[in-house]
Amino acid sequence: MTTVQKIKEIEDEMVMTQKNKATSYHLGLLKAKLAKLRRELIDPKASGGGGGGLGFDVARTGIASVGFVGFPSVGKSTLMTKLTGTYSEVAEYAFTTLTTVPGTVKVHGAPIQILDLPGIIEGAADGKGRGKQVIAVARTCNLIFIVLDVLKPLGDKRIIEGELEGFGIRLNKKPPNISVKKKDKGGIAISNTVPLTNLDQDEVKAILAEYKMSNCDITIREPNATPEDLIDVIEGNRVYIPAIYVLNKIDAISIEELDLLYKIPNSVPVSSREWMNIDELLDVMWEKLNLVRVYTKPRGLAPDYSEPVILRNGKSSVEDFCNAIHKEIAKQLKYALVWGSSAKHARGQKVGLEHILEDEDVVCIYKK
Ligand SMILES: Nc1nc2c(ncn2[C@@H]2O[C@H](COP(=O)(O)OP(=O)(O)OP(=O)(O)O)[C@@H](O)[C@H]2O)c(=O)[nH]1
Ligand SMILES: [K+]
Ligand SMILES: [Mg+2]
Repeated sequence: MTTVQKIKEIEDEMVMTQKNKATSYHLGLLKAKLAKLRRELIDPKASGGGGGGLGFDVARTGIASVGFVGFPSVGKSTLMTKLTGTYSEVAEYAFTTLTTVPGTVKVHGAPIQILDLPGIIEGAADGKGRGKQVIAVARTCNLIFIVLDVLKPLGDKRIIEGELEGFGIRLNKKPPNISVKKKDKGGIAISNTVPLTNLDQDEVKAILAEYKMSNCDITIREPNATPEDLIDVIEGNRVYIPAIYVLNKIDAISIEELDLLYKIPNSVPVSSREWMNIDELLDVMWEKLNLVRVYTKPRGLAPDYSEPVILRNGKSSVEDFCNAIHKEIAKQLKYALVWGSSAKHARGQKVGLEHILEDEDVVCIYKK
């Protein structure tokens, strides 16, 4: 039996098994088995070429990258060409784009790399078409645009999400607040800091048994933790990436239909071809990228608002700011004066290297 067939068999069995107290251990085992089989599928050693592949890896430029994922002919290349001004072939037939096509769009002064990708189809993560290489590129992006055709958005959305999830990508989700500490002896200790609604002890035990973990401390700190969350933490190779559902071709539907589409969370309806609602798309994209603009103020002069230094949220200390300008500056720093939302007072605050900057702060560096 191939890995794909084994996966199918387990999925079928899970559908047939109703969850209750008597079956939860068995279901826990099945879920862990499934995760192990999926790992085999995406592991290049086990299946021959899960990586970028020839022509798929492109030089990374800009402060962050956005990958376009979707079925063929939903309008990915039309959007990419219009956003960046870089040509990517557009045509009515499926699989027009055959490899990664990079371009750049500047948003609020930050150069963002856009990666137009070939269309994928159901079964992509299992090795159909170029799906694996496409998803492998998406795995390395800071944001994913899931581009959907408004005429069939929901079915396509579910399939694409399934493909990305099968490849270890978690969309619009935080890493589970679960810790797993392996020990040499002492058996299994499960503790939860909150009551659990989606995970019981039998499931935890079954999953640990399947992974042959007989000595470990498990601490679960969120009420909605699922068996899948625990497996994700044990497997450890998951990536958590924000995503926007770009509902394209709204020029082809009515206003009433458009109102319904707005109910899909994290979605932005647009028409790439007719350039409709692209401003909202750029706003949501900026928000999801979670970048921090810092304006430099030379001593005695006005801040330079035209060329912000762009930092990532979580890496936006004064030290990160200095390093982004020149690697010697942090060593020479006496203090920095900061204005903006991270500063305590409106007249500015004197801070050191460890101070965390926020979006649109103004910084003046004083050297020793
Ligand atoms: N009505 C309408 N048609 C669009 C829109 N955007 C793209 N199209 C059309 O959809 C078709 C496919 O567009 P592409 O940009 O090639 O789609 P793609 O997703 O890059 O396709 P592949 O590279 O084959 O995966 C073309 O005929 C486009 O003109 C839109 O906003 N509205
Ligand atoms: K096409
Ligand atoms: Mg294309």
